[in-house]
Amino acid sequence: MRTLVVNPGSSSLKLSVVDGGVQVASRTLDGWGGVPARWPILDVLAASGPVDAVGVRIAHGGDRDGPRLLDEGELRALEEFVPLAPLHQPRSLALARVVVEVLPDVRVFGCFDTSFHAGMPAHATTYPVPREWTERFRLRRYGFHGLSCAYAVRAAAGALGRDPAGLSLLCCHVGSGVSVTAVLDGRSVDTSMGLTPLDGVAMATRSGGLDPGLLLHVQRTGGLSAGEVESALTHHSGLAGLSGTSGDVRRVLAARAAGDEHADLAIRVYLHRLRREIGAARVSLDRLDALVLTGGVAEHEPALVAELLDGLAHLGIAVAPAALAGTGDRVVSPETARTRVLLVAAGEDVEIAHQVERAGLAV
Ligand SMILES: Nc1ncnc2c1ncn2[C@@H]1O[C@H](COP(=O)(O)OP(=O)(O)O)[C@@H](O)[C@H]1O
Ligand SMILES: CC(=O)OP(=O)(O)O
Ligand SMILES: [Mg+2]
Repeated sequence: MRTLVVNPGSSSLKLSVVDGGVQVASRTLDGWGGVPARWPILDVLAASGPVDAVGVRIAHGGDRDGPRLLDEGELRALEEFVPLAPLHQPRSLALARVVVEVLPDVRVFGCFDTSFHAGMPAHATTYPVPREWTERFRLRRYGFHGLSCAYAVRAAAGALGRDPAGLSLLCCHVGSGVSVTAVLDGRSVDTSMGLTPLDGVAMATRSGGLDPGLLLHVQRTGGLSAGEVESALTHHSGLAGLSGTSGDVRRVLAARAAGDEHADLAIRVYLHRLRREIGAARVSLDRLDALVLTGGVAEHEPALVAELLDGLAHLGIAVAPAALAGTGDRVVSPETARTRVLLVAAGEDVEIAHQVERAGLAV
């Protein structure tokens, strides 16, 4: 079965066609501004030939625990989550509508970042706020990057020769968005993102978790509107806000290498926050078989990965420099290390195709 996969991220649009778990065509628009268009879809289809189904990555699926056929009713229902994922949800829904126009006779499925986390225990999904708020505002921690995590767990299991259901892992997706997920016996039991993909680690342009009192303080003393706060935390915080660059790690690292002190502090904050979330997620696991790193930054910036891992020795984590300098999916910890460390190329497309294939058979 050939599946066209549409994966809009916060900094890129990735299109691919996957057949039997293998990518047969792909196009990536780096620095994509979020404007939906037909041409990249037509372009990848021209390279691949006809497809049997489409899978669109949708960040927020609420409590949907698996893919859904994207008819007009479902697309409308998913608009409910636009305010909770303003950087991602509008792009995904707009692209899904373009795909439906381009391929009117092909079934289009939505596959959700949140689904992998749908079974998290109540103590991990519940916010410590008045219970009345939880019901009135339908508050819960959903978590994101679940498609990437689901793939990374399978890839890690393959690399370690283990059954995924028996693996206890920390899965760090380090791309434009960044998150850490605790995976116990193959299932998500806690994750750093919450009701929205703003929580947790500092990201390219997003703040990550903050003292809620900080938000009250800037609103009160600066007279800022909710929209102004949202824009600052979504587009002008994280690496971008700290360094004054676009937030692309490549640019921040270049600025640091040139002696820029703001870029230096930005990287130190970024790594500290990421290590802090890794440490926090560790408490949800009774043992740690492996730390799995995936996403654009993990894949392409080995020196930064080395810097990150340097601060994690207390978790039994160490790095083998020769392995880190290699390419492809690989174990980068020394043979003797208690905890294995793996680098895995993000496989959201393969995971989406896998889910679509199963959903297609079930429809
Ligand atoms: N050689 C590289 N190619 C692409 N991205 C890179 C490279 N080196 C570092 N990166 C970082 O990876 C980020 C993109 O990660 P990715 O997981 O593709 O993001 P997203 O899916 O959120 O758009 C970029 O913002 C950039 O900082
Ligand atoms: C949820 C999220 O942050 O996704 P991305 O990393 O693609 O921006
Ligand atoms: Mg992504």
